[in-house]
Amino acid sequence: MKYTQAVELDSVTKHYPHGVTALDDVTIGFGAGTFTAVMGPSGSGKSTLLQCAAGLDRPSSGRVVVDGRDLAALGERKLTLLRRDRIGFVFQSFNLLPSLTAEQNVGLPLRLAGRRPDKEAVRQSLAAVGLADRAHHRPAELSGGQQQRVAIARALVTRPAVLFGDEPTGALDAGTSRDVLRLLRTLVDKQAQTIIMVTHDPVAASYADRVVFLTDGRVYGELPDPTAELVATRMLQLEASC
Ligand SMILES: Nc1ncnc2c1ncn2[C@@H]1O[C@H](COP(=O)(O)OP(=O)(O)OP(=O)(O)O)[C@@H](O)[C@H]1O
Repeated sequence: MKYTQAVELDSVTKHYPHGVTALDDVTIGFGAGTFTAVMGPSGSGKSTLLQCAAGLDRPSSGRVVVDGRDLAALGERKLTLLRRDRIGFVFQSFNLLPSLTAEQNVGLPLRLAGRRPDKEAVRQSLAAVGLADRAHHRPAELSGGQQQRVAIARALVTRPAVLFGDEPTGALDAGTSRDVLRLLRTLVDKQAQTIIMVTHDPVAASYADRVVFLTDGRVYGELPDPTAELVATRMLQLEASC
């Protein structure tokens, strides 16, 4: 079987004003159907990596390829379409619209794309996150974990090539967080979804297939088949070396 990369970064550097180099010559691939956690000390470039890989920000130099397309070759309009159709994003805050039901929130990306929400796609997305029976509930009528599940269903409704998570369990308690992580793991195992997740939590990272460690904008190393203990030890070493 051909091994395909859902996302590739090739010598990506990102400078910000005042001499900040947030990413420094990063080359890394994220295989289709794999789950990667990105970790590193505060300011090591995790969010910048996610922003560049998701086409939300342009690197200063280097190449980003998502779903086989070189982002630098896309104008703003085509990049917006790629982000809308091929990339899903979940954040720490769920960002659901309070006046809309779960079903309407999930259908929103399709509506924004000018399409009539495909009822079957919305139903399947809600079922995939275990909320088929909550379709008519509004966010205030759902628990924090359920709200994050709706946000995940919304991110999946366009069947994106890659789902990015920026601390997706950061606002949840340990038990609820575990449920959401199990869901992400199931999406990878059962639907071959590609997931790239930034986290500070070694337990969250242990649900991934591998952990990529960043420090000072560079890839410091990787850990395949991570356990929470191994990740925590690596993070301590990394922080001590900074
Ligand atoms: N818009 C910006 N303008 C200037 N500097 C920035 C900007 N965004 C990030 N930086 C700087 O780039 C570096 C990397 O930031 P980034 O947010 O990617 O780190 P991070 O690893 O996600 O940090 P944290 O874990 O604290 O969220 C930091 O030094 C930060 O101050």
